[in-house]
Amino acid sequence: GASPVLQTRGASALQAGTVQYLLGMPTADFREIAATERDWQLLSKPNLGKQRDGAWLRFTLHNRADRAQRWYLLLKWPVLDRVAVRLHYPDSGRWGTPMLAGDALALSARPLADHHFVYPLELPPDELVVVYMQVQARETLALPLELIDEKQLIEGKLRDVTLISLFFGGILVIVLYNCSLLIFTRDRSYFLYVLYLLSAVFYVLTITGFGQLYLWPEIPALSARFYGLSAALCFLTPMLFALRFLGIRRYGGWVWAVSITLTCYWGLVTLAILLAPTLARYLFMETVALLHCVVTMAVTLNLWMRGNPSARLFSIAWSTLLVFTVINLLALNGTLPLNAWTLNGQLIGMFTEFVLLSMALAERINVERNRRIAAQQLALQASESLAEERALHLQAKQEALDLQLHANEVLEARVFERTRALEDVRCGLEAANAELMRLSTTDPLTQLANRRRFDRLLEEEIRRARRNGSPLSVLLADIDHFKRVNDSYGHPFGDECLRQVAAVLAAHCQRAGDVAARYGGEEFVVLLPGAGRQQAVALAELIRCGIANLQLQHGEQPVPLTISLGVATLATPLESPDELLAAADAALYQAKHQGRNQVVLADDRVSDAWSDFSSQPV
Ligand SMILES: Nc1nc2c(ncn2[C@@H]2O[C@H](COP(=O)(O)OP(=O)(O)OP(=O)(O)O)[C@@H](O)[C@H]2O)c(=O)[nH]1
Repeated sequence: GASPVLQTRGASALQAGTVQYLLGMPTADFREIAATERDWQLLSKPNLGKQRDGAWLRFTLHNRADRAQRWYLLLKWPVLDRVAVRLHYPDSGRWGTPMLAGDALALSARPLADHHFVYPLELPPDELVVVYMQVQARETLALPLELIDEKQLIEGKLRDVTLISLFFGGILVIVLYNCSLLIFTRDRSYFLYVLYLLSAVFYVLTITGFGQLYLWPEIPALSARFYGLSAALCFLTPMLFALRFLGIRRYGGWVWAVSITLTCYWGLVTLAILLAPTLARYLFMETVALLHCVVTMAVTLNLWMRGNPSARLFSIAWSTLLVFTVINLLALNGTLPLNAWTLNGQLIGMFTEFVLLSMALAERINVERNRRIAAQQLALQASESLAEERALHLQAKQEALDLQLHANEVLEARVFERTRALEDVRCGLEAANAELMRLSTTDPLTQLANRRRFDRLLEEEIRRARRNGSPLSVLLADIDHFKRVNDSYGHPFGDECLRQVAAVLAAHCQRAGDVAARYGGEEFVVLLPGAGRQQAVALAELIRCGIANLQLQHGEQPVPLTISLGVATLATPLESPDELLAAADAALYQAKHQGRNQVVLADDRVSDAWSDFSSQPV
């Protein structure tokens, strides 16, 4: 019956037995294996897990056709290190030539140059053939086996090439697109994304076998590590991309811790595979890979829930790949059957993911553009309001300046006004003062100096006379019988008489310093600086005559008026004003006593030094 692990498509004339296996015995040769006593186990699933020493497989084929047939044994997991196949014809005891294929071997060592491991099987008519295989690999012994004829081989290859071309064509478009975005935006996210895409391309080239077929056919020492390397890179680069693209660092907490731990782990694995491949065996890559899928899904979902704008599409994209990766991993460890879907489904998942991630990146451009536009608008508004504020500020400044100018003008005008007013007031005051002074020193009736002024002037002139040794005389005049005038003609007429007498006195005070004053009532006094007794007496006589000659009239009636005069000349330099006036008064008294209307010179009080001034008696 057909083994569950050996696909025979359209093999009408071919009967295949079940596949059996033996573990270990890495150094044995085919003949020893054929002769071994050990029990062969039935291979129930196309995966033996990790076997350090590899494994042996065998199955029988029976060509029931009446002619020889050539079939092909196809191993569709071309990342095994070394797979040797040899046919045994038990009926004749013959052995076929050993055939070798593996990624640890050069392509030229293979019986057929194909992306899968392909072994041509020469099957004679109606003869049993036992196929022995030795499988060795550092990684999981995944064994998706198929028996096909030549037509199917060619068809399969065409199909695979078409599929892979479509895949790479699509990826190429995405790579170029993201490279151009990288160039235009200088955003490191695109670089990391392109790295991820290239890692995926590398991985797909490795697991499909096209890498070894077309790109690295003759470097088996390196190509044996490419499966592990590309797988590790396919975990590392999307992690780097996600850290950058989703800004995971910002979130901190377990999200950040898990992400950075996984990134470091895959970085370490990458280095280990390149530098210490034996060490890589102890890094539990498959387990961590499964864990990685679950944990990163949790991280992106968490970020989505926390409102990360890019996390939604990223989660969806990531999940499409994860589903197929988990399926692939489960198929490789034997939980799921190994078939075209479980083996190549990853390509679909990957492609879908890349398209979705490109959309996420494009969406981000949109988001960022919107954000930039918003920021620009904000900046514009800010600068506008700033300009407005500046204009307002300037206006306020100008207004303040104008106000200040105006205030200055007003102030100046006011100060000017005040100054003028003050000046006016000062002038008024001065005038008033002068008037006051005049009033306070002038007799209002006669407009002669009053007694106060006279006393002051007399004192000054006496002092001057003493200094200069010059003579000084005073005349004291009193209207005769004035009471009678008043009584007869009335007081107003008396006043008029007083004014007339005053006018005569003033008329006779011609020399500088001469002063006529009203001494009180009807009494007048004349100060004559520089005048000796003779001059004084002469002047007194002139005045007396002047008064006597006044022809006063009250109505039709003539009113005769006379005055008496006492003359006193400064007798000694030490004589006081009072003494001088007393002397003049005494002389006046004498004049009254002697009959009035006359001039009397004061008693001879003259000292020797002053005698010459008063030599002439009247
Ligand atoms: N009209 C007028 N009369 C005055 C003024 N001052 C004084 N008299 C008067 O002058 C008179 C002075 O008189 P007496 O001093 O008594 O003497 P008399 O009549 O002048 O006589 P003798 O001086 O002795 O010649 C008084 O009747 C006063 O009222 C004045 O300002 N106006």
